[in-house]
Amino acid sequence: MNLDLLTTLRQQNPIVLTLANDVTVQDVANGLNALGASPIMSAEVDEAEAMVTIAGAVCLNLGTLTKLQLAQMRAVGAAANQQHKPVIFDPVAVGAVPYRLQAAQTLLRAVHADIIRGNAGEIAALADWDWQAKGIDAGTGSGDLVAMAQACAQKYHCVVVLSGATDIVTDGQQVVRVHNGTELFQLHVGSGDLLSSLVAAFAAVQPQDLLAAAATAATVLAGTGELVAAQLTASRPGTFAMLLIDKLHLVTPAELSKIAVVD
Ligand SMILES: Nc1ncnc2c1ncn2[C@@H]1O[C@H](COP(=O)(O)OP(=O)(O)O)[C@@H](O)[C@H]1O
Ligand SMILES: Cc1ncsc1CCOP(=O)(O)O
Ligand SMILES: [Mg+2]
Repeated sequence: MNLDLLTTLRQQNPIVLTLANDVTVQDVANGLNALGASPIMSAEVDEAEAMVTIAGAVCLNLGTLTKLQLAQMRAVGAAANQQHKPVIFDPVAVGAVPYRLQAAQTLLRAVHADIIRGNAGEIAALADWDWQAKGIDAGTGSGDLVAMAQACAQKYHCVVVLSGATDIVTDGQQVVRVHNGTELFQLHVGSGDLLSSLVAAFAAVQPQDLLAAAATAATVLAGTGELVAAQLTASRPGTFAMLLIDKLHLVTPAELSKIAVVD
C-alpha cells in the first residue's frame, strides 16, 4: 500500500476503459473522474483494440452481461494482454447464477485477468469453495476468507481483492488487509463496481506492483467512505453516495494515512 500513488494518479490522469454494467455505469465514470482518472466506456467490439491502445488499464464488469458484451470482453481482454495493459475483472453475481460462473470461467480461459475484484460470494465461486451467495451480494458462508482469496489467486495466477468489512488483497502468497470502510457502502449499489474500476486506475499508474496498486485502491475507497460516514449524523445512503464523489475529489494522501488501518 502506498498512498503517494494517489498523487501520481492525479498527475498522470490515466485513461481507464471500463466495460461497465447498465446499472452503475455513471457512478463508476463519476467516481473515476472525481478521484483524478479519466474514464471511458465502450460497447462496440470493433473499437476494442483502439480503446485498449489509449487506455492505461481495463476493467471488465460482468454485471449486465450479454453475448455481445462477452465477445467485446474477449476482444478487449485479448488486446490488453497483448499490449501488456492490466486487466481487472469484476465477476458480478457469479456465486448466485451458474450461467455467469460458466461465462466467467470461459472468459478467464481466453483472457488473463491480472486482478480479480469481487465480494466473498463471487471469489468463493471462482475458487470453487462452499458458500451461499445472494444475488449481487456476498451472502453467507464460513471458512477462512484469506485462504479462499489465496486459493482464487493461485488458481487464476493473479492478484485477488476480496472486498467486504475487511478488504483482503493477495497475490496467492502475500496478504494485505484493509480494515477501513463503512456499512453505508452496502446501501449504495455500485460500490464494488467503483472499487474495481479504481483498482484499474491504480494499476495503470503502478503496473509493476499490482498487489500494492490494488491495496492502495482499496484503502483509498474504504478510507474515503469512512471519512464521509463520520460527517453524517444518520444512515443516509443517498447523501453518502453524493458526498463520496465530492470527497474522492478532495481527499489527500495525508488525510487517508491518518486513518488507514492496513496490515
Ligand atoms: N460491512 C462493511 N463495512 C465496511 N465497509 C464495507 C462493508 N462491506 C463492504 N464494504 C466496502 O464496500 C466497498 C465495496 O465492496 P463490496 O460491498 O464487497 O462489493 P460489492 O458491491 O461488489 O458486493 C469496498 O470498499 C468495501 O471495503
Ligand atoms: C444491481 C445490479 N444488477 C446487475 S449489476 C448490478 C450492480 C452491481 O453493483 P455492485 O456489485 O457494485 O454492488
Ligand atoms: Mg459487485
